[in-house]
Amino acid sequence: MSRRPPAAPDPQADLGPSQGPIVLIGPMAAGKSHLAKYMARRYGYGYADSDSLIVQRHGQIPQLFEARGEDEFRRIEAETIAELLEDESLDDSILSLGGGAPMTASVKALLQHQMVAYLEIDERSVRRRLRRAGNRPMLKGDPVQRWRDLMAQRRDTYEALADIRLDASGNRPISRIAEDLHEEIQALRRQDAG
Ligand SMILES: Nc1ncnc2c1ncn2[C@@H]1O[C@H](COP(=O)(O)OP(=O)(O)O)[C@@H](O)[C@H]1O
Ligand SMILES: O=C(O)C1=C[C@@H](OP(=O)(O)O)[C@@H](O)[C@H](O)C1
Ligand SMILES: [Mg+2]
Repeated sequence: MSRRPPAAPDPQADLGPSQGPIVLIGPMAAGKSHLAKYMARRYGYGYADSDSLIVQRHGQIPQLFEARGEDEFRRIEAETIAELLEDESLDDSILSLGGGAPMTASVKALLQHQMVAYLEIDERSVRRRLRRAGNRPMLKGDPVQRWRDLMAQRRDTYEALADIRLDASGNRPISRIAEDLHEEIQALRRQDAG
């Protein structure tokens, strides 16, 4: 197992033993940010999103790409994620990352020690969402073609890191995806604790 060893079980904790945040990865527009927020509302997990923190500190992502370039965005992104993963107040939280984050070597290495959930979605299901992709500089030009190309580059990494796989295709309601994630987290924690 690549995850860090389990902490001692805490009988008081509804969500099982603490192990750092559960990290959501997957392609752009799969619904990672939406799912992380929903998990907080529906099940009481803590919540964080690396892109939101980047925006708070550095401004909107398209402007950041424009002014400082993708390499600098990736550096800031990796630094932000490392900081979030060290934050003990985010144990039992759901942490949503940007779609490209796991492609940075230092992020990938950190994720090998976390519980990682991969939110999968097919092109057909994501297409409509990509029309409103104006705030995603990586999709500039032909958004659907760009999404397809990036997915081809990233799929193996997503799959290799995943402890949990979640299906968001076919417009599955967020409540169903969230229920799957909650159950999978609990099952993995029982397994780690036992
Ligand atoms: N299960 C879902 N059903 C319908 N719309 C969704 C669902 N998940 C996400 N969305 C919508 O899709 C868009 C992209 O979601 P977002 O959470 O920003 O994706 P990501 O963080 O993976 O890029 C948002 O407008 C969001 O409200
Ligand atoms: O896939 C990518 O390279 C990116 C995904 C975005 O996040 P979402 O996956 O939440 O859209 C955001 O980090 C940035 O626009 C770059
Ligand atoms: Mg997001």
